[in-house]
Amino acid sequence: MAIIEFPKDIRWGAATAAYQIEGAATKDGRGLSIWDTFSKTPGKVLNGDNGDIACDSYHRYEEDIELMKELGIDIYRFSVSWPRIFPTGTGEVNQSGLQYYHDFVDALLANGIEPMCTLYHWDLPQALQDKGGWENRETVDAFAEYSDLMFKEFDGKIKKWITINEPWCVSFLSNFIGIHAPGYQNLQLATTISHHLLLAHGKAVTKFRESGLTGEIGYAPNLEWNEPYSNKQEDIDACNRGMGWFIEWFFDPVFKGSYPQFMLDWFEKKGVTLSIQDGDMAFIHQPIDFVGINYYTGSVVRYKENHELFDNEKVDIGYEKTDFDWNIYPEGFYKALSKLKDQYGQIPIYITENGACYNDGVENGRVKDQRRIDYLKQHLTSLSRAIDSGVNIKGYLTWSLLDNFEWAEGYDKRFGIIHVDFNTLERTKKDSYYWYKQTIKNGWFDM
Ligand SMILES: OC[C@@H]1[C@@H](O)[C@H](O)[C@@H](O)c2[nH]c(CCc3ccccc3)c[n+]21
Repeated sequence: MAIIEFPKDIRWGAATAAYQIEGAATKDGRGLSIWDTFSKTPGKVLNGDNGDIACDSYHRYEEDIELMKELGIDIYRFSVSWPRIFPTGTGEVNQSGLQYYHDFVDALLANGIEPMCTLYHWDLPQALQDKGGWENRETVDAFAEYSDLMFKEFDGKIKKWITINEPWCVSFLSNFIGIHAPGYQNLQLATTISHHLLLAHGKAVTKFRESGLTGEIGYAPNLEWNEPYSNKQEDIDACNRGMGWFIEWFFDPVFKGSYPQFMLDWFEKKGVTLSIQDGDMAFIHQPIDFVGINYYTGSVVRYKENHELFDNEKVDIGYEKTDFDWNIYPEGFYKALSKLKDQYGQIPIYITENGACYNDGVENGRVKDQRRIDYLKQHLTSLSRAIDSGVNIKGYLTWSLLDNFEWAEGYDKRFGIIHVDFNTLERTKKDSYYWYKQTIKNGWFDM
């Protein structure tokens, strides 16, 4: 097979998120989040799982950092639990929460691992949800206040900030499709929220710039690649609407200063309007230092009249699938990254999430997750192709370091390169951990 090689200066990392790994849900003054509420609402999460304990990383982060150090990563993406800092979302600060993240970040730095901090990875303080959540513009200002405090508190320690993880998930998956917290199914609500999330991102960037602190700031949208089933214009248009929901809707406002007209027109046909206040787009459109890209899968899409939101349907043409039933579509990774370069120029890109769900268990102290190794090889090959094509890739962070709480799927779906036994909390390095370790050490792998 072929040797796939990477630039010597590429950053190699791994990613997690607070609610998915920390546990200690009521420890040291943490307030409730919408995921505490949602996961305890019967029927919302598979097997009634919740994040009360998760990987217990709140207490076990030194062990996790040892595993990161042995892995050889030089950057680690984690998220801060907003309700650990502001138990009611605003107002009084929980000093124990701040101290926890100081201890954690200090331990990362002491081990030569750079912290990349996501400020919002879905765990909105329940107290803010009780006042309308992201539909309420006051939540935007609360996020700016929370972000500003974090920037100043961690000045000199954290130099890579991500404002919002996956605004598409926070808005549409959670308020239109409805499978994530808070679980509404209202297109107008979801679209309004998508604007407030981008505004929250923009206001946090403004706070960061005004603070004069050193560091870089960006956001982390998720995208999937849609390929038209045929070259019929109706299939191409249907495909572009589907992808426009992930790409143009969340990239154009930030990089071009306006929402894509073809999407605005489509939403208007659906009776959805966007109320943009004076000054909103100026906040959203201001320059950022990088964009985090979360890529997992893609689909073949064709036109289907009056079907779902975009008059389109995914066509299963037999792609291999992960244990989450997601298509394995590495070419889509290359095509999506190329599209971003063509449409938005040379913005520095960190792959802030890429990985696969495979539920292989521990047998005699070993986890033989060859399918995850194959997935990573295929997608890193696509990444190498994008780099060779001039896409400005700065780093790759695999999702995830640990098996963890996979939202509506609970602990049933495993994305980690480290296995976690959720009864004993024992960590076991999977075969993919050793493969990734060797790839990081070499800077290349043999396809
Ligand atoms: O599902 C795997 C990971 C989650 O564990 C991360 O928290 C989240 O950032 C993330 N985003 C995506 C792609 C969007 C998506 C998430 C969940 C369900 C369907 C699509 C996959 N993942």
